[in-house]
Amino acid sequence: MTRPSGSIKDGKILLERIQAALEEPDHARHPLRPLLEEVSAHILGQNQRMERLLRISDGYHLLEHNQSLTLAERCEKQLRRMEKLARISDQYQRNLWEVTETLRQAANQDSLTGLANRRFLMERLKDETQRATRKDTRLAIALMDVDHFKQINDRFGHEVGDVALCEIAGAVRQGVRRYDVYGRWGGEEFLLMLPDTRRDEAMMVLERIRQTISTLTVGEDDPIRLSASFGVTLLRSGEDVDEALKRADDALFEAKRAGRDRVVVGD
Ligand SMILES: Nc1nc2c(ncn2[C@@H]2O[C@H](COP(=O)(O)OP(=O)(O)OP(=O)(O)O)[C@@H](O)[C@H]2O)c(=O)[nH]1
Repeated sequence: MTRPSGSIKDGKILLERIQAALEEPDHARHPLRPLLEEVSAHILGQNQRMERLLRISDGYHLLEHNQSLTLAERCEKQLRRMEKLARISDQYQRNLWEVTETLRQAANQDSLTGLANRRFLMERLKDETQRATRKDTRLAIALMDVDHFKQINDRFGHEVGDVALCEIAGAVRQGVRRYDVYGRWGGEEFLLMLPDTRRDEAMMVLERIRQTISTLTVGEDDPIRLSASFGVTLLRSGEDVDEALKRADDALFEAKRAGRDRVVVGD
């Protein structure tokens, strides 16, 4: 006789065998028949109970699986969305920074020459003056004006005049030191601030720029040699910057009056 293992399948086989035995006409009056019927009903009940339990258990497993899967998927999706947002936010911040930087530069830069503009120079004049006063150091302030510039425009046209201004700006840029502040003051006039600079050092820097400009020419036929005049002064202790600027301007006027293409110091 085979020994049932206890699985539902085995239970079903046993039940089928009992039912087959009960259906045998020879067993109709067998004394063990009521007991066998009872066993058969019991096995049937047990099998049905087990199948029900298994169905419920499988259902829970499936539910749990689906739920955990959905949650994982949801997390994954959320993460991807956050990464995308972070990327957009990074890009947005970079763009914002670039726009701000462009605006800041545009606000402080002369569009023709690329040098600092008057607005920027005014701010720096205030800062440099305060710094020189606070630290009790020298500050040289110089104004430079291109000579006979009207002639250049008149003879070659405004566009050629613009090119000449750019070349002059290049000469200024080349001639200054790393910590000097300079820019276009307006029209054909430029301003330079030379911090921590003695009178003779200021003269040296400005002479260098003057000489470079004097090597430049403008116009193809019958070119004109460029030149510029300079007025420079040293900021006096406790002095207002406007007074120093006035002195530099007077010195520039003197340089023009004395024949141009020179540096004059206003003491
Ligand atoms: N091409 C050009 N010309 C300019 C610019 N800004 C100012 N100017 C011209 O510069 C000329 C300055 O002329 P003036 O002030 O008479 O002086 P100047 O001819 O240089 O003579 P001095 O300063 O006395 O040597 C004017 O004709 C202005 O139109 C500019 O951005 N581009």
